Amino acid sequence: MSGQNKLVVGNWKMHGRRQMAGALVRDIAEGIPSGVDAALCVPFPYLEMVSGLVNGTALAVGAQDVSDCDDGAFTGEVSVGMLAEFGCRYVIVGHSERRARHQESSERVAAKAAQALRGGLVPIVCVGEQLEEREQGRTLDVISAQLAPVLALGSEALQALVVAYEPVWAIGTGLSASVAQAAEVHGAMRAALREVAGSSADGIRLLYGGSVKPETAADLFDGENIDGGLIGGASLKADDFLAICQAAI
Ligand SMILES: O=C[C@H](O)COP(=O)(O)O
Repeated sequence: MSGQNKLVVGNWKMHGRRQMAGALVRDIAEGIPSGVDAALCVPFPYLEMVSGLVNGTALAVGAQDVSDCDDGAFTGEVSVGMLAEFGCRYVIVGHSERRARHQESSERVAAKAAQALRGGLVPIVCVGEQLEEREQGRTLDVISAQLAPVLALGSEALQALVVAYEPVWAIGTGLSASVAQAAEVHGAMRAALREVAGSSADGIRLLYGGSVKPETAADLFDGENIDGGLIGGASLKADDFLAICQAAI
């Protein structure tokens, strides 16, 4: 990858209450070391508070989903314009929890990524295989199929987004992919991105997510084509998240 900072993004998922969220953001914002790009993707109701708290710090704010539609009659959805108003820089799209619970197809995920880009946000596009798919030797095929509609967005779009590889069997299980397993998938993703974006694909940040902890982060981040991490559980503890940020330098 080019010499840019690694990117470490916390995904709080549906955790927290207002008071806890405020304290956690303050602790993390105060401790972010230089030499890493860091962000927290928080639940929608906390975006305004968190944006205010990180203002003037090195910590960026993101959301966990966005509608693929412009403003309109879409009950329960949140538009990219709304996220931008609340200071979001990043938005996660296609997290496996949404693919599974909300039947989000890869085409819908790519449409969300495109919408995020139109609104000036950086989409973090998640892909990842189920355990059964890995055991059947289908990992790279699954990732390739999930990425295909995103690749179709074209070179310019690809250079403005982030991809996160999150093996579903490693999410919240304490069972991380090995560095070799992650690097194999990241290498395949880089090759696919190069086919569309040429050498510019080397600047597209590829994150690994799935039970990243302070103890495992440094080894993972040393892996080839691993440009940072998407952190779930460990982003709910300031010390752990900051240690992971430190490991990314
Ligand atoms: O978005 C984050 C991932 O789902 C990883 O979650 P985890 O670190 O709790 O395994």
